[in-house]
Amino acid sequence: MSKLVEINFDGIVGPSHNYAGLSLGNVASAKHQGQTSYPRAAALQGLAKMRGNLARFGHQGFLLPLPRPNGALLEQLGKGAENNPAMLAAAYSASSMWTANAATVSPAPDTADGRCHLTPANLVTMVHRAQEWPDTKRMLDLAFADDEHFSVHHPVPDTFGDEGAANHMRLCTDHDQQGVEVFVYGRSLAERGSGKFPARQHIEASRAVARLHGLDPAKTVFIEQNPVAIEAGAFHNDVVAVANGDTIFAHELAFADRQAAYDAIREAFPALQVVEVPDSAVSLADAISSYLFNAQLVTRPEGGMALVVPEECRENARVWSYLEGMLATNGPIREVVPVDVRQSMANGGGPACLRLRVVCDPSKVDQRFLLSEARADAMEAIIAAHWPEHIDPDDLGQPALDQAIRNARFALLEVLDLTELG
Ligand SMILES: NCCC[C@H](NC(=O)CCC(=O)O)C(=O)O
Repeated sequence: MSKLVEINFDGIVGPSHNYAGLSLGNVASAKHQGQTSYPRAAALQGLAKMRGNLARFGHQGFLLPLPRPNGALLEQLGKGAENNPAMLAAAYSASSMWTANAATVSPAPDTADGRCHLTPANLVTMVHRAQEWPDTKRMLDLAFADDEHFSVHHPVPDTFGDEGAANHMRLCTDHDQQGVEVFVYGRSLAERGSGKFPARQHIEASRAVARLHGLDPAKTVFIEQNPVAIEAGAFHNDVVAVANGDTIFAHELAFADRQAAYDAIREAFPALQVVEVPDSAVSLADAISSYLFNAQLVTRPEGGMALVVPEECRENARVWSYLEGMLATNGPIREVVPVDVRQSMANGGGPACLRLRVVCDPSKVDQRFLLSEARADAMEAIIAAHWPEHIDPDDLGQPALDQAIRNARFALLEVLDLTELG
């Protein structure tokens, strides 16, 4: 029996969750700018997803909200920065909930020293995300402190944008076996002078992470994301593709040169199965509004894979009818499980954005970061009692809200016995 299992570490939605439209190129973030957010409902939705996955798949971890508002960021931006709504909102951002961007993870069987390697993402493209990594690293250092089994790196130099696991896929036949790691980088139309949106993942960053993790070059593939997908709003690869086991589930327009991409992956991983969704069945626009590919593709204990998709997929007739047809084909994906993460979705974060996958032996992880029913109950009580019910963008900066947000986070740290992160 394999000792290594996949643990999904979901980001708990922080008490400062708000809609500030901070992410250029993220269509949902722009669309919901200025709306009222519901942090308590958001965190409870995330917790319900975690509970469901724990019951179904057996292992679940979590990462905590980072300290907000971040006064150090406002200080760095100079006195008066708080009068600029975007800068103020950046200091309040709860964006660390999207832990797919916390780090890139290479499990032990893939690495030269046989340890599981994690490199926090520098997230330099957006100021509200670039502030995350020091606190994220502090948490990863704690959760994966056992340095016989884990190695937590520094981020790559910030000249090169790195957005973590959202642009990384691992293929394997079994978690205990060496896998093939696929890094997807972007070169935007904007860089070429004809587009609006930035490419957030640079190939130099992907290559650096692969070197830092000691990956075997014969088992590592670098693929260019389709600039057309970036321009349509796929700001990370996980908006148009997801992998699990021997399978990639992807949109036809996910990669710059699809045939070359699949050929390169097949050369390193001959057993590859591709479930490709044609643009004629689900357009890029439908894929991006429903977040069909921002799904958790998970191997079920009983065999076959489940696709955990946002509820929004059920509301899009073309997407839902594609999924029904796919299930009828008896391919690798046997089940579709819709989950309600609408509060996160409105900022462009679906079920897959909310989790960081770490393949490891769960007994080597700091147990305080692993979910149990009892811990879920304790968290739920804290969220219900302390998370603000709603936040309007105009509320940001009010001393009472500041205090409520700080107290809420601290109450959670206390109940989880993690006050050293305070
Ligand atoms: N992986 C999903 C990430 C979503 C995230 N959204 C945001 O940061 C929106 C924040 C705001 O607009 O308030 C992003 O674009 O990086």
